[in-house]
Amino acid sequence: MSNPLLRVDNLTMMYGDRVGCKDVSFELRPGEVLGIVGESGSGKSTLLRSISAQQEPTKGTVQYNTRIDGVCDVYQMSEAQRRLLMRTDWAFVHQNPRDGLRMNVSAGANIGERLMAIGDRHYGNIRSNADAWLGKVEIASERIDDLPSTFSGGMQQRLQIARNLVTSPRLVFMDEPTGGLDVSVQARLLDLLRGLVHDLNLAVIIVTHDLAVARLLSHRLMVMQQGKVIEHGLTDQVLDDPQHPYTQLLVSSILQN
Ligand SMILES: Nc1ncnc2c1ncn2[C@@H]1O[C@H](COP(=O)(O)OP(=O)(O)OP(=O)(O)O)[C@@H](O)[C@H]1O
Repeated sequence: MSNPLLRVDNLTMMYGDRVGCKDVSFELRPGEVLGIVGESGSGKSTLLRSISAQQEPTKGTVQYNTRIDGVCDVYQMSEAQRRLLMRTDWAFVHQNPRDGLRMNVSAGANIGERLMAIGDRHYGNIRSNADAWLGKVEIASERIDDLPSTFSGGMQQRLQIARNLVTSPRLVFMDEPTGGLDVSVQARLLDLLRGLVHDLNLAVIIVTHDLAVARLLSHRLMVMQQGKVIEHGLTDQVLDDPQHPYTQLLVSSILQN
């Protein structure tokens, strides 16, 4: 088995007296997809932000096996090291594409910008790379100079994915990537995501309240309630034979709908 790409130990985030997430530990290997599910307020987003260096936890550690320096504690890195990580080896797909795109620059520039941020200066290469990535996310080349605001919600989300994946990250954080889209658009996006995750061997941590999304994308599932992980296992096992009463309730409420 390969070494873990990410290791989270006893991660706890308190907001004053209120628990955001508590004592979360797990490992993630290259190419592995971990789904985090739970009702609203269970701590999914807090956990995702704390792992992805967006919000320093109250307690616990996040270690990442970097390409250059090997295993590093994400919160002990220099600011420059962390910024580089977030621009290259990590990616973050937000629920709302507006949070992950620059709406006032063209689609091509949205993709090219991530390449320029890591030192690519050759305009021709950047543009052809951006063009290739538009193709991979099923956006026509002729839209390369258009602003994202002229795109549909589904297209914007696909552009956000292209912008994120152009630097060949190894770990992608996704926060409800299909939320807020029509059901048919969701299905197409999920299909695309599943293909990309598989072809690029991406490790993914995906937060979703949609068990169907979790089942389709993730190998393992973590169920959260009141900030704690109450069940963690292979996705099919957790969904087909849930052990915790709360997971049983979650699964049965979906089946009844
Ligand atoms: N910035 C904050 N300040 C204070 N409390 C917060 C903050 N962010 C989250 N919380 C609290 O932490 C707990 C977990 O919230 P969190 O948003 O992580 O849950 P969630 O599972 O992602 O919910 P949702 O699915 O609605 O986004 C909740 O009790 C919430 O009120």
